[in-house]
Amino acid sequence: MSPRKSPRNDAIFHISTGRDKAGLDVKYIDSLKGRGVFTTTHFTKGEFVLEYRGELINFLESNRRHQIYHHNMKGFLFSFIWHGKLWTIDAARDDGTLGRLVNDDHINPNCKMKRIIVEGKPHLCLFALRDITPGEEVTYHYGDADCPWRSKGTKCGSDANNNGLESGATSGDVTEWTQHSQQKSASHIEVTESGVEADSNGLESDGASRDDHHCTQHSQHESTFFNLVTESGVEADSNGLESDGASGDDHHCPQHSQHESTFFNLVTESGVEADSNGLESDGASGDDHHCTQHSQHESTFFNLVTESGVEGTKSSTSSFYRRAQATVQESRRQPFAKVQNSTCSCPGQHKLLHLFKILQTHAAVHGTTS
Ligand SMILES: C[S@@+](CC[C@H](N)C(=O)[O-])C[C@H]1O[C@@H](n2cnc3c(N)ncnc32)[C@H](O)[C@@H]1O
Repeated sequence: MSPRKSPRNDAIFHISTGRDKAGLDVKYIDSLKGRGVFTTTHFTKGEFVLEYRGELINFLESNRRHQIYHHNMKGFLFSFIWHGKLWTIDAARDDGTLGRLVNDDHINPNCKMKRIIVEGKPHLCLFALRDITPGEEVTYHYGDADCPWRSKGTKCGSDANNNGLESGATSGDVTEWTQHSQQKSASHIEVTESGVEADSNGLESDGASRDDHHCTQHSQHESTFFNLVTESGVEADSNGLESDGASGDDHHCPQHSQHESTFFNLVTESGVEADSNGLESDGASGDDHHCTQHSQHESTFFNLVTESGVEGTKSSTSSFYRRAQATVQESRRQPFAKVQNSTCSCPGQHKLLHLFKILQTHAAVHGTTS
C-alpha cells in the first residue's frame, strides 16, 4: 500500500492534475444560496478538500472586472494579497470544477482557505478544519464582510454554532491553522520535492520569495499587515504571518521599520504609484528595491486599514488618517468609487474594497494619479 499523501502534497497533486477530488458533489440548495458542494465521503481534519480554481489576475484587471461584472458574477472573484500585491482568482467561468461553488459560513465553517504556491503561482485550496461526515455541505469563512445573506439570518452550512463564537470565529481558525502549520514544518523536504519550496522554518515559500532574501528586520507593523491577510482566510504560520513567500520576507528584509515596501508594491501593481525611490516594482523580483528607507507613511497606511475596521492596532488616530478619511469623502466621483460603495458579495471582496479605498486615498493625499 502506498503511503498516504500529506494534505499539502494532496493539494499539489490535484492542482497539477486540474481535477477535483472524489467524494464531493454539487447540489442545488435553494433560491437564495443557489448551489453548494456536499461531501459523499468522510474527510479527516486537516485533509485537502478542494482547490478554488480560476484565472489568476492582477489588481488592475480585477478592478476592471469588478466594474463590468454583473453582481452575481462578482461573487466568483476571490481577492488576496501575495507578495504585497493584490491578486484575484476569477472563477466566474464555469469550468465544471467544484471549488467555485463552495458557500460561505461565517459561524461554523468546516474548511479553511489556504494558499499554496506551485510553479511560482499561488493557488487557493480548502482544507478541512475538522472531520467532515458524508452529506455535509462544504463551507468556509469568506471573511469579515458585510455579506448580505449573513444579516438575513440565513442558516449557513452548519446550523449549530458549536464553539459559541459569532463572527469572530476567524481568529479561532487562525489558531487552529497555526498549530497545523507547525506540524507541517516537518514536511519541509516533502514540500520542497513537490516543487514548492519551504523556507528555513519549513514554511511555504516560492521562487519569487527568494528575491526578498535581501531584506531583514521587518517590523511589527508588517506582521499586522499579514495578519490582515490571514484574517481574510488565506494562511497563518506560527506567528500569525502568512506562511508563504510573503511571510518569509519578514525574516529577511534589512531595515524595514515600517510597511512601505508592501504598500508601495501594492500601489505600484495598481499603476497608481511607484515606490519611494521612484522605482517601479514588476513583481516579487522588484521587491528588493524597497528594503530600505521606508517612510512614516507606511505606518499610517496600516493605521488607515485598521480604522477601516479590518484589523486592530494601537495608533489609529493619525493626522494622516483624518486627512485620508476626508479625501475619501471627496473622491467618491473617482473610478474606484463605484467599487467602494458596493456591498460584498464574494469571498475576499471586502478586503478589495478596503484596498481600493486605500489606494485611491493614498494617491489623492500624496498627489499622485491613478
Ligand atoms: C462563489 S459563489 C458560491 C456558489 C453559489 N452558491 C452558486 O450557486 O453559484 C458565491 C455566491 O454564493 C452565494 N452564497 C454563498 N454563501 C452563501 C450563504 N451562506 N448564504 C446565501 N448565499 C450564499 C452568494 O450569492 C455569493 O455571492
